[in-house]
Amino acid sequence: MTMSKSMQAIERKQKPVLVIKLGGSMINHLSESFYKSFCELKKRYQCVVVHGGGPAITALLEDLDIKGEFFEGLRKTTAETLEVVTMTLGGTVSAQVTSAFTKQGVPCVGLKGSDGGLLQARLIDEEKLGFVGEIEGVNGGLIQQILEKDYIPVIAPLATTADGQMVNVNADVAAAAVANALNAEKLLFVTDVPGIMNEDEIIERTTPEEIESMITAGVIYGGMIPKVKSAVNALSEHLHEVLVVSGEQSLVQGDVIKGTTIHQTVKEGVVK
Ligand SMILES: Nc1ncnc2c1ncn2[C@@H]1O[C@H](COP(=O)(O)OP(=O)(O)O)[C@@H](O)[C@H]1O
Ligand SMILES: CC(=O)N[C@@H](CCC(=O)OP(=O)(O)O)C(=O)O
Repeated sequence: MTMSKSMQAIERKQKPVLVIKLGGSMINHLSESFYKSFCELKKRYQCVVVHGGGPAITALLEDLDIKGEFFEGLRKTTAETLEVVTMTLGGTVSAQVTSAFTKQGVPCVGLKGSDGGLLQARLIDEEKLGFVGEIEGVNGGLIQQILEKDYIPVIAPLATTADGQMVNVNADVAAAAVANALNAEKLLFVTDVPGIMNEDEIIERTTPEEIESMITAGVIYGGMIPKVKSAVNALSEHLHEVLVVSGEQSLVQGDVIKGTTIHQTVKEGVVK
C-alpha cells in the first residue's frame, strides 16, 4: 500500500535530524559500505550533509603558487585565497559530493552557506585570519524546506556577514552550528580515521574534560582539534552525542554507529 503525501510528511517530521560532516580528507574515498549505511540511516533520520574540502583548496592554492597559512586549524583567507576557497567549496567539491550521492540514488541539493542567508557569520579576527567567519545565525527554515521535499541538503561552509561579505568557515564549525540550529539528535564527523585514537587504540567513548586533557597532552592534534572543539561546543540538551567515524567503512554495525562517541559528562546523575 502506498502512503499518502500527508502521512509521508508526518512520518518525516517524526524522524530526528542527523547532521553528517564529510571531511575533505574522505570525500573522494568514501566506500560503497559508507553509502549503503548512509541509506540505512536515511530511513531513521532526516539527514543533512555539510562538507569540507581543505585538501582540494590546498592543492589548488599550490597549483596557483599562492602561499597558505593556518592558525589553530583555520586557514588565513586573503581576498585571493577566498576566491580559490569559493570556487573549490562552492564549485568543484560541492558538485563532486552531490554527483556521488546522486549516483547512489540519493536525491540531494547542493547549497553554499552563502545562499539564502543559510549561514550568517561575523569575521573572527580580520587582521590575523582575513575573511574567516564564525557562525552567528543559521537559516534552519531553508534547510527544513529542502528536507520537506525529500532532498538531502548538501551544504558548503561558505557564509556571509551582515554587510554581505563572503567568508570562509571551517566545515566542522559549520556542521556544529547547523546541528544546533536544527536541534539535531546526532552529529557525525566522517573522516579518514576510525575515531579518536590514543596511539593505536580507538577511544570508544570520551567526555569534554578528557578531550581537553588529550589536547594538552598532544594525543589530539592538527585537524582533529577543530573537530573535537566543535563537537564539545555542539553538545546540548538536544544533542547528547557527537561521533567521529571513518568514511572508509560502514557507519553502522547493527543499529549502532561505529567510531568514537563524545558525550556529556555525567556527574551524580546530572548531565552537565
Ligand atoms: N587523536 C587522534 N586520533 C585520530 N586522528 C587524529 C588524532 N589527532 C590528530 N589526528 C589527525 O586528524 C586527522 C583528521 O582531521 P582532518 O585531516 O582535518 O580531516 P577532515 O578533512 O576529515 O576534517 C587524522 O587524519 C589525523 O591525522
Ligand atoms: C576557515 C577554514 O579553515 N576553512 C576551511 C574550510 C574547508 C574545511 O574545513 O575542510 P575540511 O573539513 O576538509 O578540513 C579551509 O579553508 O580549509
